Amino acid sequence: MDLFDQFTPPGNLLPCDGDVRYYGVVMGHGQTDDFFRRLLEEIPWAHDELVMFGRPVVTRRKVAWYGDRPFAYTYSRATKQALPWVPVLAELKALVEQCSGEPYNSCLLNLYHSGEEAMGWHSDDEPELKKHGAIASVSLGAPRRFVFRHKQSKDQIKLMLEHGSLLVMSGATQAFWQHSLPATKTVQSPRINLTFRAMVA
Ligand SMILES: O=C(O)CCC(=O)C(=O)O
Ligand SMILES: [Fe+2]
Repeated sequence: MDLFDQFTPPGNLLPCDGDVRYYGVVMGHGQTDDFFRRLLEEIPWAHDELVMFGRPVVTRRKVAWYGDRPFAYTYSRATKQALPWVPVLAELKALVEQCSGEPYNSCLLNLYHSGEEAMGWHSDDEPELKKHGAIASVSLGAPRRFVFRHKQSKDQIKLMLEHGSLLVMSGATQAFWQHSLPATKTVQSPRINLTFRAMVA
């Protein structure tokens, strides 16, 4: 295998209206387990609070929010301030910036304890995010299915997010497509997802 193969961007998974590239596993075997363990141990994981159908809900999955500056995270009911980068996140940020060729200034982390914890249909189109900015999604731990659904045609694109993998969404993706992480009874082990994002400065 050519040493530079891993830096050749893979093809666009979407047939129209956006750009999604799955790079597969972007780190060495020992590195994947090491990142997973460090994130489990070093991140101050906390349950998320959001408003669903007008009622406050505490999610079973846990989250954390980091950034270059104390950006406000408005996804949740209680506004959280981004924490300053720690070494494990700075290393992952450098890796995904190198692979995707895009800069990021913040990161949302999600910890799913088992396949029963999931994330419903949504687009990451908050006004605080740079318009058409790239979002780099790193997955560690249990492999899980991930689905894109076109807002008008309802076309679906499904893929598996593997341990140590990188997925990059950019261009008009968030305007035209939603995505979700479906629940599954067949996964009992935890998974960590990191989405590196570009907030408007
Ligand atoms: O866990 C995932 O793979 C997706 C997370 C996600 O869509 C998000 O944090 O916005
Ligand atoms: Fe998302």
